[in-house]
Amino acid sequence: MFPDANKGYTYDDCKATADWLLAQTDVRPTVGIVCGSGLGGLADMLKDQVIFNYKDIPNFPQSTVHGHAGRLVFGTLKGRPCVCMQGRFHLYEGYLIQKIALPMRIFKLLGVETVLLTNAAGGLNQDFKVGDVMIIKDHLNMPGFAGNNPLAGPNDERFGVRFPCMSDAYDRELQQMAMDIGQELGYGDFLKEGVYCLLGGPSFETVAESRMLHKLGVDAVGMSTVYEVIVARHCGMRVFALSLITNQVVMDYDSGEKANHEEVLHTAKLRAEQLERLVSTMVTRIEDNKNN
Ligand SMILES: O=P(O)(O)O[C@@H]1C[C@H](O)[C@@H](CO)O1
Ligand SMILES: Nc1nc2[nH]cnc2c(=O)[nH]1
Repeated sequence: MFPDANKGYTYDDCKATADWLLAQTDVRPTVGIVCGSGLGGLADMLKDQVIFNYKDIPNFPQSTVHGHAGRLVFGTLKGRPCVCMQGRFHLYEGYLIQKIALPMRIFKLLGVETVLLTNAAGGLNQDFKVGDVMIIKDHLNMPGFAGNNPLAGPNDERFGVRFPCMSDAYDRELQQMAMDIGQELGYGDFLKEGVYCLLGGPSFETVAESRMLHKLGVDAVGMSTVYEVIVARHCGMRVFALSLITNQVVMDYDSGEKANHEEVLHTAKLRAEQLERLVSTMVTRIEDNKNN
């Protein structure tokens, strides 16, 4: 089921794509944003948009999932240059593992320094409620335990080292910044932090799987983000990620709940505006801190 780990995209492939994009827009983004399921509205906040459909971008994969529009949007957020992926790629769509995270290398070659990722996830932490926003402090790369890592295959030192450190994957300063902004915006009641676990999907978890993940200390489970984080950190970008808890993971055989994508999109719609405000405030503060 897993793609050939040896077939990657070369530095020159990524550079060609980045140069192709840069030739068609004057925006020089320093922040890159990835929108999770149903959270693509973030891109609509950008001003002076230059929009590329993924199908028109050389080497770019296509979005196949409802709630992922498949557009790369350049623009400014309160004057700060950004690029935003309105739709991401998942292992279950059948993509080469390297292709899922390829946009991170293109971000890097566009000049992006900080990546902000969002996703929809199922809550395992019993203190979490549907609609909570979890700042990701760490992850479990479950497919990685079986060797499925986007950095498998030849390493190009122009991107990063062969054995990158991941104990500092999620930037602590950005986590604190998100907490502070969340408090200022009055989001304290639903802002949490925790550990995200990547599974391959597309099937949701069985009760036994959910119980196992809970015992392992996982707070939220999903089907994305981790590969992007690994590749972004490998090439030296700062990373912040958050999960919107769109549903409670079922851990009880007597529960009548059934995980489904419609509920995921529904919860995303309810919280989208607040998430957009949180992320856009982070963008301005990141840029302002750089200049002070
Ligand atoms: O791209 P994300 O991680 O937000 O999408 C989640 C995981 C699956 O793609 C889908 C399940 O509803 O939402
Ligand atoms: N694996 C997984 N991914 C999700 N994405 C949104 N909700 C869920 C969930 O419950 N499980």
